[in-house]
Amino acid sequence: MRLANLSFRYARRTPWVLHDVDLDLPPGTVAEVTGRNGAGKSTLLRILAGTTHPSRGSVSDRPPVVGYAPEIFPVEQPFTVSTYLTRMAAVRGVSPSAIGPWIERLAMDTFRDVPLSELSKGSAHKVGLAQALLAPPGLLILDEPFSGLDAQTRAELPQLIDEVAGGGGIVVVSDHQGGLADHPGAVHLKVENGTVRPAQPTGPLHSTGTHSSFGSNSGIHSDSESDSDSESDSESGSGSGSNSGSGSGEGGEPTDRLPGKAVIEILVDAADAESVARRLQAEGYAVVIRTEVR
Ligand SMILES: Nc1ncnc2c1ncn2[C@@H]1O[C@H](COP(=O)(O)OP(=O)(O)OP(=O)(O)O)[C@@H](O)[C@H]1O
Repeated sequence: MRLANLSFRYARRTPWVLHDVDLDLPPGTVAEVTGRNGAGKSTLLRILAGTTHPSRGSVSDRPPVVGYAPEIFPVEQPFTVSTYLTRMAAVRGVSPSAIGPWIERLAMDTFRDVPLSELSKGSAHKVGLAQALLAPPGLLILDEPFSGLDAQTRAELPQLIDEVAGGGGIVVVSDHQGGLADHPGAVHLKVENGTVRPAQPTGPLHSTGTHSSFGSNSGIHSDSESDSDSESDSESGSGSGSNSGSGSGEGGEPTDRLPGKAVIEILVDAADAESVARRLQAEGYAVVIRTEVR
C-alpha cells in the first residue's frame, strides 16, 4: 500500500494537517504511529483506512478488506454487543459464528448481552477491536488500541497484531501509550508538522522481513496559494469493512466509494461524530446510513 504526494486539510483556507506525504507500507508491515496531540495521527489513520479521502495525492494498493477500530467506539447504537457483532458479521460477509471466537478471545462473554450504550469505555473498546477483526483484514488500523484496555487484552494485542501481519496484512497503530514501542519488527513513524517520518529511535525495522519507506516534505503550509486546484473542500465519506477503495485522485473525490452505509456508524470517532454527521447530512447521507445499520 502506498501514499503518494498526499496532502490533507479539513477545509479550504485551513492549515494542512498532512502535506506531501509519501509512505510505502508493504504486506506484513506493523507500523506504530506516534506524535503529539493534534499532530494528525487519527487523520492519517482514517486516510489509510479509506474513511477520509486525501485533499491531494493518492492512496494505492489498499488491501481489499480493511478493519478499522477508531479511538472511541461509537456506542450510541441500539444494539447489544452480540447483536451488533452479528450484524457486523453480515456486513462484512462472514458467518455469524465468526463472532464467537472473538467474544471468547477478547473476554467479552460477560457483557455480550449488554446494550452498547451501557458499556464501560474498555468494554466498548473491545467491541471496536472485535468488529475490526471479524473479517480477516488485509489492512488493520487501530487508533490508540491500548487505551482503556484491561491487562489481559492489552497483553493479547501484540499477538493479534502479529497474526494479522504474519498473514501478510498491514497493521497501523496509533500508539500514544507506547504499547508497540519495543515490538519486534515494528516500524515507528512520527507525525510531525504535517510530515510522516521514521521515529527516533527507529525500531528494528526488518526483523520480520517487513519494511516501510518514507517521503518527507517541507512542513505545513498555510493556505496562501490559489484555490484553483481541484481540492475537495472537506473529508468525504466514511466506510470500511470490505472497502476495496484505492483512494482518490487529485480532486479528492473517491474513485470507488462504496455505499458503506452500515459501516459509518462503526467507524466515526465519537470525538468527530458531530462534525462528521453534519458533513454527511449536508451530503444527504446520515439518515440513510443509520437506517441501513438498523
Ligand atoms: N473533523 C475535523 N474537522 C476539522 N478539524 C479536525 C477534525 N478532526 C481533527 N481536526 C484537526 O486536525 C488536526 C489533527 O487532528 P488528529 O485528530 O488527526 O490528531 P491526532 O494526532 O490524532 O491527535 P490526538 O493525539 O489528540 O488524538 C488537529 O488540529 C485537529 O483539531
